[in-house]
Amino acid sequence: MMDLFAHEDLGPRNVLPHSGIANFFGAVLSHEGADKALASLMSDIEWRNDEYNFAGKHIVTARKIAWYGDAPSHSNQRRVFPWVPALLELKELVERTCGHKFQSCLLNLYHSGEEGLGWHSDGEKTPVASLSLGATRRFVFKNKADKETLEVQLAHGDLLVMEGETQDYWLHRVPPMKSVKEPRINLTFRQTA
Ligand SMILES: O=C(O)CCC(=O)C(=O)O
Ligand SMILES: [Fe+2]
Repeated sequence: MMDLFAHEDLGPRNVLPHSGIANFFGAVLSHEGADKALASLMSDIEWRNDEYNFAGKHIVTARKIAWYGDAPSHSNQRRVFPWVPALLELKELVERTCGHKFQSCLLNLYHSGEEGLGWHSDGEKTPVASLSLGATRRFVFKNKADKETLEVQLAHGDLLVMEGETQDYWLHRVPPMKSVKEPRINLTFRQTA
């Protein structure tokens, strides 16, 4: 019998109702491929605690981060490491899938559901491609004007690409989920050097 919906999953779905585009592609890696990527990144990435100043306090997060890119650099603010093979492979997969090229990547490591990331917009006006590995976590958008919220579940191997006016009109966050015991790595590929 002909399946009328056979091609339903081929294209991405924009999860935002207006004022931006957040294209959800679902899993772009096989389960096995995602397992391998997660294991490689756990060991090959130079994970560091994120540090910033907020309300006169120096904050050191439990969540770990790392920057990689075409233009390695080292300042007090940020160290950018040169691409490593596991990361380059993922970058190329993401580029092929969404049709954009990327020059850098911010990785976030959430050791468990105790760790999250608060409301923010990314600084980029250009596309940001987010690849998730490990534990499924909620990713929540909030409209800056009318406070409307909506969320997607980001699972092992899922790709979400934010573009257009998304960062101007929407905040996003990864709320803590106390029931989650497993780690998650998120990679955001960016067009900033
Ligand atoms: O972990 C995520 O899914 C989001 C990460 C994020 O928003 C960021 O790195 O700017
Ligand atoms: Fe972000």
